[in-house]
This record gives sequence, C-alpha cells and structure tokens, in this order.
Amino acid sequence: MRKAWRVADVRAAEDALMAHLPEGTLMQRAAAGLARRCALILRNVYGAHVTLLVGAGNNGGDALYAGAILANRGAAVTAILLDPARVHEAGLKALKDSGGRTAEQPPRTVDLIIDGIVGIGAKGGLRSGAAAALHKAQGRRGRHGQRPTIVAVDVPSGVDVDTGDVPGKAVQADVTVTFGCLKPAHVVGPAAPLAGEVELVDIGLRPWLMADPAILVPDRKDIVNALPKHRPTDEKYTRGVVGIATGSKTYPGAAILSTWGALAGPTGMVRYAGGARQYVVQAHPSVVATDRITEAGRVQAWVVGSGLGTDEAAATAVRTVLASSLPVVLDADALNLLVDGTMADLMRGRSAPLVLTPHDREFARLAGEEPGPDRVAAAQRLAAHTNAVVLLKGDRTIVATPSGQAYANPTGSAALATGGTGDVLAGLLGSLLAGGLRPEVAAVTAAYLHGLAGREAARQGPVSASDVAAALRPVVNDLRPGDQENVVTPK
Ligand SMILES: NC(=O)C1=CN([C@@H]2O[C@H](COP(=O)(O)OP(=O)(O)OC[C@H]3O[C@@H](n4cnc5c(N)ncnc54)[C@H](OP(=O)(O)O)[C@@H]3O)[C@@H](O)[C@H]2O)[C@@H](O)CC1
Ligand SMILES: [K+]
Repeated sequence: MRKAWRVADVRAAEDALMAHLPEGTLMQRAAAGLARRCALILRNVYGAHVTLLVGAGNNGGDALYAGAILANRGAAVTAILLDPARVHEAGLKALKDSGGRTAEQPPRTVDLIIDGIVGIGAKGGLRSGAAAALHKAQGRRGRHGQRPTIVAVDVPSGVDVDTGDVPGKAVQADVTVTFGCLKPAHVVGPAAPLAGEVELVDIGLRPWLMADPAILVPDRKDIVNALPKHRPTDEKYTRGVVGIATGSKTYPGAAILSTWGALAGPTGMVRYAGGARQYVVQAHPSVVATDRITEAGRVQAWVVGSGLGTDEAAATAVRTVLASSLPVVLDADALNLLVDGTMADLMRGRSAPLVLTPHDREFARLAGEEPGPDRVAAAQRLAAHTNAVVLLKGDRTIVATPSGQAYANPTGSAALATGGTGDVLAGLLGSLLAGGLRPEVAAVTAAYLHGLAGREAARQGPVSASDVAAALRPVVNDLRPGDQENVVTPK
C-alpha cells in the first residue's frame, strides 16, 4: 500500500529530521529532485524557457533553488515573485547567482511553469494575484508553439492539502513533484486529479514519520495478493457462493448487472433471489435463481440493493439478510431503507461484516448531511456510526472502516459516472466477500478492479454499465494468480 500523511504529521517529521541536519539540507534535496524531473520533461534544458511562480513561503524557496539548478544548465529562468517583500532570500540569491532573473510578467516564451506558489502551508483557494500570474503564464506558448507544461511543487497550489478539497481556483498540474511522502490531496477528492502524475522524491523523511498514515492507497500488487487463489481441491463453497437480491420485474437491468459483476469475481457460484429471476437466467444461464431470499439455498454473502424498490417486501429482504450471520453488501434502494433508523439496532448488533456502498446523495440521506469537503472524515464518521465498512463512491472512491482506517482507490475513471455501474460493483464486492476476504479488503479490491474495468471499457468509446461488466472478467483474470501447473524440469 502507498501511504499519505497529513500536514501536521509531515511538519513534525520534518522538525525531527531537520534537527539532525545542517540548515537548508531538506530544501536542497527537494529542489534537486524537482529540478531533475523538470530536466526530464524539458529534455534539452539548455535554451529552455522556465517560468517560476514564487510564493512567500518555502514552497517558493524550492522553486527558486530548482530554478537555479536549471539556470546553471543553461535554461532561461524567470521568477515571478508574488509577494516580493516576503520571498525566500537565499533561494532568490541562488537563482540570480546562476543567471536567473525576476520579472513582473511572464516572458513571451514559456516551456515550463514551476508552481511554487504555495505548498503544505496553503489556506483556501488561489489568491487573486497568484491566479492572475498563473493565467498569464498558461496563456504563453513554448519554443515549439506548445502549451507550457506545469510542474507543481509538492502540491498543486490552491488545494486543501489535508482533505483533497478544492475550495476555489487551483493549479491543474501535469506533474506534481512531492517530497518525503504523499499527502491526502494527492490521492482523494477533487484535488487528486489536479496533481497529474505524482512523483515522490525521497528526502529522508520517512523514518521520522511516527504518526499512522491518514490514508492507504492500494497498488496492483496489493490487489493481486488480495485475490483468492484457486486450488485444485476447490469446489463452489470453498470458492464462495454469493447471493444477489437486486432488481425486480420493473427493474430487471439492475439484477442482470449485479449478477454480471458477481460472475466476474472469484466466486464458485452466483444465486439470485428476486422478481427478475427469468431475465437473470436468460442473461446468465449459470445463475441459480429463485423468487425469495429465504428460498435461495446456501450462500456465503448477500448483496441487496439496486432496483429492489423500497416497499415492504424490499424492507423484509434487507431485514432478513441483516439478521443473518453472513457478510452483507447494502447498495442503492437498500441504503434508502436504512434512513428511517428502524434497522439501526440490527445493523449495529451484527458481528458478520457489513459493507454500505453509497454515492453522495445516498450518503447524505443516510448520514443526514452531505459528505462535504472532507470526504475521508465523512466516510469514517458514517462507518463508526453504522458499524459498517463504508465505500463512498467518487472519482477517488473511499473505503472507511468502523475503527477509522481509510483507503483511497487510485483507479477512478470518469467512465464510471454512468447509471448501473454501481450495480456491477456491488455484485463484484459480494463475490469477494463470499470468497472470504475481509470486508475492507473486499471493498478496496472491488473498487480497484471496477475502476480498471471502467478505464478498459472507455478505450472502446462511450461507456455503458454493460461495457464495464463485460470488461471486468478479463481485468480480474489478468490480476488473479493463474492455476497451478505441474512443471517437470528435464534432467
Ligand atoms: N515539510 C517538508 O518536509 C519540506 C518542505 N518543503 C517545502 O516547504 C513547503 C512548506 O513551506 P511553508 O511552511 O513555508 O509554507 P508554504 O506552503 O510555502 O505556504 C506559505 C505561504 O503561502 C501563502 N499562502 C497560503 N495560502 C495561499 C493561497 N491559497 N494562495 C496563495 N498563497 C497562499 C502564505 O501567505 P500568508 O498566509 O502568510 O499571507 C505563505 O506566504 C512545502 O510544501 C515544501 O514545498 C521542502 O523545502 C523541504 C521539505
Ligand atoms: K505548489
């Protein structure tokens, strides 16, 4: 897992590390890493035109020192000082000593913009002077007529570093070079896509980060490790049998999509219980279907939700699975049935895993308030309140546990912002739970795979939920360890 730390923890680590180092060492390490990445982007540093947007703090200092390194290699470096009375003096001297200059306006030619406006000291969106300078620099063109590349120092300026919120104007970076560790703004909220590609420069901070990370971010290896390995002795119940109670005669699509999602998982069998049984079997002949949950036969996890409606029969379905000792996913309509609080005791009293998968509107109904600017904290509050793992959908889906652990999914895709994709996700999540994964691991794994499937589907053009469901199976197979083979090595 990759890890992101909050600003207060970064500052504490920085203080502890700096006490052991000569003054300015950390900034030199940061600037060296920043300049290295800028040089890679420029390819030919000699003769390149670099504009620095320099704020009053150490973020501006990083930009000035990196500018000095690039100027020493022959770049024409111009610094726009946003607050000339409060500039990092040593950094400015280094730039000037290397042949860089200051100006009030960006020069005519700009190949690269280094955003050193503000870093972890940020408060609120970009201030007007900074926004105006950015706008002008962005309007320039590079030596070959191209749009300038924007490299953000530590974070794209204007974002809320601890929450990933974007409260006003902010920089949209192509690349963000960050130092010591990731911060929440790189991985959650609307800030995350503004960072572009994130490069983490090692400045020796990591051993000094004593606090627990605020957010964990799974990578491919984590997902490969999480997916159950099939053994030759497996049968359907060792692989996991999942029960799906979604959709209805009126909304058969939800049932088809969620069973499709479940079939793409590592499950040994999918059972369906509900009004859309005929449609489901037609679409997926391997699914064993009945009308009611109580008639479904043995399953090892339940998915209840979308397209079920909110009538008495739907409420009975939710009550039945909540009263069981099986892992349960509640999605869509099932979440709306929780709003009146009549099932709160059933929910909180469970010892088997429960995963809730709200989007923002469902979240607001459940929690009584919108997720707001701090989506991680909001998901953590709801998880603690409901004693459930909460998967809060979004461009960077968040998974929070009742004990306060938070994960951010890195594979988000705009392609998934389309009706029915949530049904696919819920089905997949159910099959992972039935396969025995811990609920937070199942939720993180499902979000990751679902995101990849969305991206894969989007390569073919506009995406529907069926495209995502169809893309899911090959995505899962690609990450799931293959069947064991008997290898005979010739003597
Ligand atoms: N930690 C580490 O390990 C290391 C940290 N390093 C670097 O130091 C950076 C932190 O530096 P920092 O503490 O000096 O704060 P910083 O981010 O420059 O901001 C303060 C200035 O910004 C201003 N300002 C505030 N909000 C604003 C807005 N919305 N729009 C515009 N301006 C705004 C604010 O103005 P004020 O509120 O005072 O009026 C003040 O002048 C860190 O991100 C990294 O780059 C590396 O060198 C080495 C390792
Ligand atoms: K910045």
